[in-house]
Amino acid sequence: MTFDIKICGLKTPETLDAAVAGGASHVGFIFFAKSPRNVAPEQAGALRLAARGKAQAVAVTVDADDAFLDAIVQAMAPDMLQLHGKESPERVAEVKARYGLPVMKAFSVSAAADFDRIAPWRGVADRFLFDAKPPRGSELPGGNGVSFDWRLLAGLDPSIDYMLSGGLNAANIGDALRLANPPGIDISSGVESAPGVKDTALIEDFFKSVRIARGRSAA
Ligand SMILES: O=C(O)c1ccccc1N[C@@H]1O[C@H](COP(=O)(O)O)[C@@H](O)[C@H]1O
Repeated sequence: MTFDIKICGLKTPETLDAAVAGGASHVGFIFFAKSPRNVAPEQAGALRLAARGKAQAVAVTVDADDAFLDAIVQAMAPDMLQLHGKESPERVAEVKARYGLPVMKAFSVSAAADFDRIAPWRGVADRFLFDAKPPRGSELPGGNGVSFDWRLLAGLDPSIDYMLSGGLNAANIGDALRLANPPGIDISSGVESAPGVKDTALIEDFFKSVRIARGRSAA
């Protein structure tokens, strides 16, 4: 079974290279003006070239309209769309049909009952992303560096394909993998030296911790 690692919120060639070199299966670009990780579609288009054939490029949007999605898809040709807002099942289906791309739908989680909410999106979204609920007052629906109780995932229907995100870092990824055993993980602020500033050394540390946790050599 494959295990996916997404490094999200990339803005520079150096950090994108570090993500790919470390073994990222996915690299994410944020298209949300309020985020310190926000990039222009053309900027992401230039950056993602270095990942072509090595990692899937994911465009992360929040309740984006067709005009904005058109601009993103045209400028960067993403491999996947991550919808991180309040997109309905109908909107997810519409986006999938319009672009012919797989869609990962994000949900925030704080209790086991939150997993019941995904039922209408099953069979529509290709994959789910489970993130923590944003802290009160945050303007960001994701990228807040907060975690939820990973033990909640242990009882999830194993046929649900998802990535675990929210507050992951080199220090806690071992516990997260042990408790949740997810098919994929997604990290952003945990590999940053300041909001929106990715750090190549932190990216390398993260991959090292993942390898150790998964029982592989840290070298
Ligand atoms: O990162 C952002 O700024 C962001 C903005 C809008 C929607 C989603 C965003 N990020 C997503 O949230 C996860 C978790 O972030 P973190 O590791 O807790 O900082 C991130 O990987 C993105 O998929």
